[in-house]
Amino acid sequence: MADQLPETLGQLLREAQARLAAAVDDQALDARLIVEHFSGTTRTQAIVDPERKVDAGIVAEIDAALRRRAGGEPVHRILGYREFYGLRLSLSPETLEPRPDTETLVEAMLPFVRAVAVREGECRILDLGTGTGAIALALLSAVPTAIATGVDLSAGALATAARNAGQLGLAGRFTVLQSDWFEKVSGRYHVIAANPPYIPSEDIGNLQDEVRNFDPRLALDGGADGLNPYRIIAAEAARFLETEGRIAVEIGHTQHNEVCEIFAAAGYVPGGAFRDLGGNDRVIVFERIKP
Ligand SMILES: C[S@@+](CC[C@H](N)C(=O)[O-])C[C@H]1O[C@@H](n2cnc3c(N)ncnc32)[C@H](O)[C@@H]1O
Repeated sequence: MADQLPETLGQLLREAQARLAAAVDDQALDARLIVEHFSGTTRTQAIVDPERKVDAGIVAEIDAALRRRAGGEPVHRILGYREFYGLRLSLSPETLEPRPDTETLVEAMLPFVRAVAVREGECRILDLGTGTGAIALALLSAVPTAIATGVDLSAGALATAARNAGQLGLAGRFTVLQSDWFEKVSGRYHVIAANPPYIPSEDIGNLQDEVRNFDPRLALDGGADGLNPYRIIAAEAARFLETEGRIAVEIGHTQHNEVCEIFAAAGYVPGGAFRDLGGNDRVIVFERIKP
């Protein structure tokens, strides 16, 4: 491995990839993300203009970023953002990195959100444990008459969610609320969505280093059996849900039956279950049992 990185784009990309080869599974992708981000170049420029000169200062930034990546820091933490449902979302130490699996929840709820918005002129969404605002902002970006409240216990996460809403031009339809689940929530919503922490406490130590060391514990730890947040949401949602409303929750891939039982005991039936791209159970949508 050369100590000094080259200063032409094509060679820089090749050397960046070589530096990550021993430490990272998809070194080509991560090298490209890092080089493009810090140099402000595109994939096309690297192909048509590989001799393009990159400033020494930028090469130094790329060097530092590659060292962090080789040391195990997730690439999106280094870049400071991650794409979710086509939206660029800023990250902070207090936010979970939004994952592609969670786009399943957005896809699952979108037809309902659209239908309510057409019928009622608006659709009110409550996103419990909003983190970066990922779920709420994705739904708002797709449905221009939807409005959303993003709830989180973490003030830092809410500041990031609000910043994301501003950067995406969605701040006028997105409100943040610091609350322990429903504690400070008021009003009624057509959709209550949640990707709550659902890892059993004792399994946190076995997670991949990139998750355990960089996603906040508050975003991961679902209590002894991982199901505590579902119990709270199922028990308290009724006061905040419109009569014909829906609750959509992301789940761990082994939790389908337990989560259905928790919601059944609170008066809900599953209206749909959805798998992620890997074929795992990932999202359940509940509606109230009709009297
Ligand atoms: C798994 S993360 C999901 C973040 C985001 N919704 C997403 O899908 O990328 C869970 C979120 O719940 C929040 N959270 C944890 N406990 C909470 C509580 N008691 N009340 C409100 N939010 C909580 C965490 O801070 C975190 O942002």
